[in-house]
Amino acid sequence: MADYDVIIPAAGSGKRMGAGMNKLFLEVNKRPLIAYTAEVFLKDPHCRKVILPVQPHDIENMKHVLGNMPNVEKIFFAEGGSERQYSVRNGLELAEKGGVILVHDGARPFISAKIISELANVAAEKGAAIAAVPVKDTIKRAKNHIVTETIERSSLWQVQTPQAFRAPLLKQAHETAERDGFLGTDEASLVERIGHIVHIVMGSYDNIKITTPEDLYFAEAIFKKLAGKK
Ligand SMILES: Nc1ccn([C@@H]2O[C@H](COP(=O)(O)OP(=O)(O)OP(=O)(O)O)[C@@H](O)[C@H]2O)c(=O)n1
Ligand SMILES: C[C@](O)(CO)[C@H](O)COP(=O)(O)O
Repeated sequence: MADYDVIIPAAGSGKRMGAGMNKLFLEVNKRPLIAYTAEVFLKDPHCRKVILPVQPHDIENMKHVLGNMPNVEKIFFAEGGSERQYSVRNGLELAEKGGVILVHDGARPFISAKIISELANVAAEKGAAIAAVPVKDTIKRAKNHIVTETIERSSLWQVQTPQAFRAPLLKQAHETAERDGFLGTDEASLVERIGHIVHIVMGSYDNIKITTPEDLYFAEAIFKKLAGKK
């Protein structure tokens, strides 16, 4: 099993959630979402550093929420950026220069240790690996609410995080994107554009990203399901 650092971008403003606060402080079963996400990595003996890009106005609350977590000495804070990509870039500054780096959304609290382990191992061997699940709905492209294309579903994947990379590759990808003024919605797109193959590891339909209010209902149900398995 490959050792790794994880960057957990936690510096968003939660516009689509509409909570008027960082959605990572919203609670499921009386516990902030970010505590679930961070705990999985803090408990993993193969995880060396847990790097959290956080906005300055959230840092005291984040320290309060995470202050009593196991292995709290693994936690390092970076400054949040105006975009997710810039938050991750700031986190990269604190990561080890060699080895493997995982990037995992703070807004995905139900990640499993099994998927983390598989991603770290594939990235150590192949350089780049991402969690994804097969698309279940039919996906179409449209313009002005008029369908222009139906995309053949069998080759489509709904991409998640963690996304795992050899550290030098991720650093090169971020530096090239910054030089080119490219803004991607995930790290893999930055790695793809510099020509590196990205491997898919099966994720989980439980590994949802808490984005809009209805996701909180799903989160309650997933929490109950996973708690029932312990
Ligand atoms: N400038 C940003 C934007 C997002 N994130 C983090 O990236 C993850 C995925 O982003 P998203 O779900 O889009 O969160 P928000 O940006 O907060 O949501 P919204 O786009 O609705 O404002 C989240 O854990 C979020 O905290 C970040 O660290 N820095
Ligand atoms: C990285 C990601 O979770 C992969 O699906 C997604 O692109 C993040 O998007 P967001 O708009 O920053 O939440």
